[in-house]
Amino acid sequence: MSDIIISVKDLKTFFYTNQRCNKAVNGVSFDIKMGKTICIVGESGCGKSVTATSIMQLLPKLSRIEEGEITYYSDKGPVRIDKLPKNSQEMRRLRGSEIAMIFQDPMTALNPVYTVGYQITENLTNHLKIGKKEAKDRAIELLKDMGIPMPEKRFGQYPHQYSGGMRQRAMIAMAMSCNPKVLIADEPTTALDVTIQAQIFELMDKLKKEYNTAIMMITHDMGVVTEMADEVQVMYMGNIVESGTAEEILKSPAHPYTKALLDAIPILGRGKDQVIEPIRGSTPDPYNRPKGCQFGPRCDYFTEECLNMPADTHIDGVHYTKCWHYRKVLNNE
Ligand SMILES: Nc1ncnc2c1ncn2[C@@H]1O[C@H](COP(=O)(O)OP(=O)(O)OP(=O)(O)O)[C@@H](O)[C@H]1O
Repeated sequence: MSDIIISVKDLKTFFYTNQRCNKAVNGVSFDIKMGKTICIVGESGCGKSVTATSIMQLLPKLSRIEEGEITYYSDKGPVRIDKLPKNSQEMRRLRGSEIAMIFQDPMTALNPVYTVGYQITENLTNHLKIGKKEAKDRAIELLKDMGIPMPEKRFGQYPHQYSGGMRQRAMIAMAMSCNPKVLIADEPTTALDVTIQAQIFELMDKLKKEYNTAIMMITHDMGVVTEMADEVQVMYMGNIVESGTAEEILKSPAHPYTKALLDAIPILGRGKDQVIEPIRGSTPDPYNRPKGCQFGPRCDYFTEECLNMPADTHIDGVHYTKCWHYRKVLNNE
C-alpha cells in the first residue's frame, strides 16, 4: 500500500481582486506521506498558506481553486477534496477529524470565551461517538501528552490564562484530539522563543513517530527545515522551484533561490566561516511578474536563457529543480 495520504497535482489557486488576477499558487504538485514531515519553504507571499488553505478548503474570499487535483486517500478510498464544497458535511468531517491544521496564532483556532477543556471536549464529542465523561478524560490525557503541566487544572482555564507556548500546545492538543492522519502546521512556532520552539518540534516529531501522522509544515525559515523536514518543497511566486529529500536540498541545493535561502541562515556543520547573506531585492509584484524564471531579477546566475521558464529537471533520487543553470549551482560555481 502506498504511503501517500494526500496528493496535490498541478494545483492552481487564484485571487480575483479589482478585476485583477493574482496567480497565488500556479501549478504546484507534491505528495504528503504517512509518518513523514514535508516542509514547504519560501518567503512571505510565495503561496505557502494558500496551498494549505486550498487543501483544507478554507480559502479566503475572492480566491478559488482554478485547476488541479487534491486527493485525500481515506481508509474508504480516494476523496477529491478540490471537488468538495467547502461547507459540505464530508469536508467538515475531514477537516475536524482526518486533516487538522495549526496556525502561527493559536487564537485563530482557540475561542477566547470558552475554556480550553470545553473546546477540546466539544471537538471530541462532535467528531467521535463518545460521551462527555470519556471526552473529558481524553482531553486531560491529551493536554498531558502535549506536555502541559497540571492538565486537570488547565482543563478548566481559558486561553488567556495560558502562556504563548502553552497555548500553542493546547492548539496542537485540539488539532490532535481526533487522531488526524494529517497535521498541517502553518508557521506554528514563529512567534515563540527558541526553547519553546524546540519543545514544539519535539512534540510534533513524537506525534509523527507514535501515531504515524503525516505533517505538512509551512515555514519561511530554512532553520526549521533543517530541524524538521524529511522532504522539502521550495516555493517561489506560486511555483515549486526545487524539491527533494531534506538531505538533497540542504546538502546539494540546485536552485539559486534555495541556495540564497540557505546562505541567509547559520547552519550547524557548515563551518564557522559561513558568510550569512540576506537575499538581495524583494519578491516581485504578483500583478507585474518578470518574464520566464520568476527569480531572474534577483539571481546571480541570470542569463538571457532565463527569460524562458525553465522545465522541471530531474537531478537524482527524488531531487528536481527548475533552473537552466542548476549544474553551476550544484557545483557552487
Ligand atoms: N486574503 C487575501 N486577499 C488577497 N490576496 C491574498 C490573500 N491572501 C493571500 N493573498 C495573496 O496570495 C499570494 C500568496 O499568499 P500566501 O499567504 O499564500 O503567502 P505565504 O507564502 O503563506 O506568505 P506568509 O508567510 O506571509 O503568509 C500573495 O500574493 C498574497 O498577496
